[in-house]
Amino acid sequence: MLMDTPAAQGIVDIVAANSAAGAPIMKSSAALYSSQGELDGLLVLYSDRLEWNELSGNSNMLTISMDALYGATLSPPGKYNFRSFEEASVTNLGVVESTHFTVYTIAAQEGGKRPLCDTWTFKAESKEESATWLSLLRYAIHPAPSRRPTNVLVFLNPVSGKHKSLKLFDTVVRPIFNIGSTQFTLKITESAGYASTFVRTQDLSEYTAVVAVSGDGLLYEIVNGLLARPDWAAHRDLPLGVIPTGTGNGLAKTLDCIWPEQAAVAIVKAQARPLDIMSTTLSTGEVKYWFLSATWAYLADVDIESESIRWAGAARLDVYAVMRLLSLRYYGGRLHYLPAADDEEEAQQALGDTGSACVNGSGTVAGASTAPAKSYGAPAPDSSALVPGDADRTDQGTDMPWGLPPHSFSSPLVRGSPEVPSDSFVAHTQPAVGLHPTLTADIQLPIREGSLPPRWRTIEGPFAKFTAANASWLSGTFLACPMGRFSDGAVDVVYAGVASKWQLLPYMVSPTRDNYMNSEGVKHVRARAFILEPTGLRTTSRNANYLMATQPPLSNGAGDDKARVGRRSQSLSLFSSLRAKSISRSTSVSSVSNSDGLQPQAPVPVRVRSQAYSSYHQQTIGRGSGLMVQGLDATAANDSPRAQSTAPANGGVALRPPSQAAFSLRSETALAAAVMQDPEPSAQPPALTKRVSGSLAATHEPLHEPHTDASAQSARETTPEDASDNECRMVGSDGIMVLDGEEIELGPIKIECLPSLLKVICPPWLCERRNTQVASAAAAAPKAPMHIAGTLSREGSALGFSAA
Ligand SMILES: Nc1ncnc2c1ncn2[C@@H]1O[C@H](COP(=O)(O)OP(=O)(O)OP(=O)(O)O)[C@@H](O)[C@H]1O
Repeated sequence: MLMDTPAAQGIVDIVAANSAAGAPIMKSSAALYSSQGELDGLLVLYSDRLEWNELSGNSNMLTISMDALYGATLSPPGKYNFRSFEEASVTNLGVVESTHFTVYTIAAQEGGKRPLCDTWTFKAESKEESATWLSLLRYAIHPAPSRRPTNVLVFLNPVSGKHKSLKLFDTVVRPIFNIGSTQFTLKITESAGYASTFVRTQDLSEYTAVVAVSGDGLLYEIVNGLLARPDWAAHRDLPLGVIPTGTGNGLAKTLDCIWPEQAAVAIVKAQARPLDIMSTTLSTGEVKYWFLSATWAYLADVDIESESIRWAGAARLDVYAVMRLLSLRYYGGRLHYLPAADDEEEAQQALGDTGSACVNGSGTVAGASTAPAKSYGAPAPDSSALVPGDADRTDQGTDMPWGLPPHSFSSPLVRGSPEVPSDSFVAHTQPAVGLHPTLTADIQLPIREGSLPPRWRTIEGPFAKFTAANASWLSGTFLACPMGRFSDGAVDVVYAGVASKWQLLPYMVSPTRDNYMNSEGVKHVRARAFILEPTGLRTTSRNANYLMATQPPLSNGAGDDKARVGRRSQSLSLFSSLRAKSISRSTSVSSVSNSDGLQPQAPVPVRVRSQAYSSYHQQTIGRGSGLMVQGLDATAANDSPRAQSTAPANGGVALRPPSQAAFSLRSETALAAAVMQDPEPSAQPPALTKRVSGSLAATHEPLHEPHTDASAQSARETTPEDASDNECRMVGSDGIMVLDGEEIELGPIKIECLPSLLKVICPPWLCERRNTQVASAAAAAPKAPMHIAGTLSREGSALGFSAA
């Protein structure tokens, strides 16, 4: 019984008329094929679901939500019991007329297990009816032609994750694309940078989406390539997608698409959402864009160090997370941020005024008694439930430091552009939106006292862990920022200050729940923009308070000399304070000059530990850094191309560091040390060809303070364990920050959120959840069913489907 036919009325009219009224769009008798044979029943299509009920009164029924339905094909009579959707696609594609048709579904499983991809074959009363069903079902999947992703540009990284991308693409993605009539152009990346170069230089007008079959790293490459185009603005509506085959897959997890088949269905269904992009200005002036996270300190260390066991897959992160927690490090630094609208309100309440303020790492506002820093202790909502993205864009008032940065003519510095309709897959030919200044353009680095615009806040380090996140998950098992939302116009910074390892444990090792937000030492701020200024000092956990106490003050802007002196004395006092504890391990006294000249100026002796280290970072200082080492023993001299054999009079080691930073050399057997000497804030840090870390300990002792009996006595009281835990090191440059997988040498950086700059492909169930959340907030309509529900006798036994 056919209610109506497209031929008579037109599919669009039927759907429009009936779906508005909540009435069936089409209803006809149709037999369902199962292992029991042909079950006569009634098939009904509604705007949000397909229902089948057995006529015999056996109460077998099937409900398929539209979200779960991703394809429909005709199928040859007699063939219904496909072993897989892949086999069904091969068998059915190309059938031009038949009384039989097959629908393809995906259903979530409990416990995050691999989703069920299934096929359901029906027999209509005639070939015409079958053809009508096919047209209507396909229309239901893609209500408007513009939503059909006609030509998807797919980049596949064959070496991502466990190198199974190609196999996954052929066995899972390709069949789903074929069933869903999604055409694609496949590009297998030949090397790192291939995709970036392609999207930066090639004509993309024929493509309706760009998809990475990879981890997050390849998509990061694509984003940066796309935004480097002179005509980037014309491509803002080109939706980006990811099919997760990498190690981390943080964006896919955040999008509730952690399985490749889910992601492939999302692309077939072609629903896209706005995606905030974070613009990051490095101290070199270079600009990078990221969409997932910027990590520093603990997490960056884990990411980098675990590269050595990449073969372990995602478990490598867990292993190193534990190792790094056991030998926890703190990094000196300062975070300046412009609160997002909702954060700002609470910050104002805590401060009681409207000026900028300073919050230290232990959570107190400097100069404001003991008012607690902003902390999101309450459990965060479901990470996959999105909130509308424009909440933070309503108040970008006149107190922002506007100004045109040098790169504004080639970069997507756009703020506050309206959200493009979420489901639009129209050709990306909109005119370029106007270029706007960045939020942080007028803020010069390093920050001087009083130079921050109003409403900016400052948090003093040290930091054990630092994550700036746009998305909530950084990998499939790593909930790095529960409140991360990819289209809320803000960046969430979650960091760990000084606390015990035990207190930090839930936050540090494989956090999959948001309970760690209650942990002591874990703090969260939401920002529209922030500036991170690392001091370049790193220490182990017992010395964390030294870092806090000796954080160099903000420059007052009166003159660099004063600032330099301040920084120097702070640095020296740091080393002096450490001396008493670690002196027992010192075996020689060295001298450090404070310039590149041959004659030491105001030499500063340092104590050098000669203990051998077996750190995993076997990296030496970059060549050409300007470091001079004199009087090293033969082993140590091997570390430096510029080592000289003349021993200083005191028989120790003389280091001649570059003017701004000082470094430690290390080798298998020996030694080196350095101390910050006469830092020059305006100078660029020396170029390093490699990261310098894991270096030997150094302590400082002013020349006029000879090694006294008292200091020797205090040294003797220090145990070897204390000594190994009392290292305070300079980190090459200022350490490493990881932007969506890319490592950058960290100096002062500025990061700001560019709301809704691009679009990302979401699965329909995520969009549904978003809509549902919005609706329920307004006490609106109840939830629509999301996945297959009901029971069906299949394969000889009753198979249950639980509704999600
Ligand atoms: N053919 C290739 N050979 C080598 N590297 C490639 C190739 N194609 C892409 N890359 C690079 O590999 C890096 C990692 O890619 P991807 O994110 O896909 O994998 P992954 O296993 O998740 O890696 P990670 O965990 O390091 O992020 C990216 O930076 C990308 O530029």
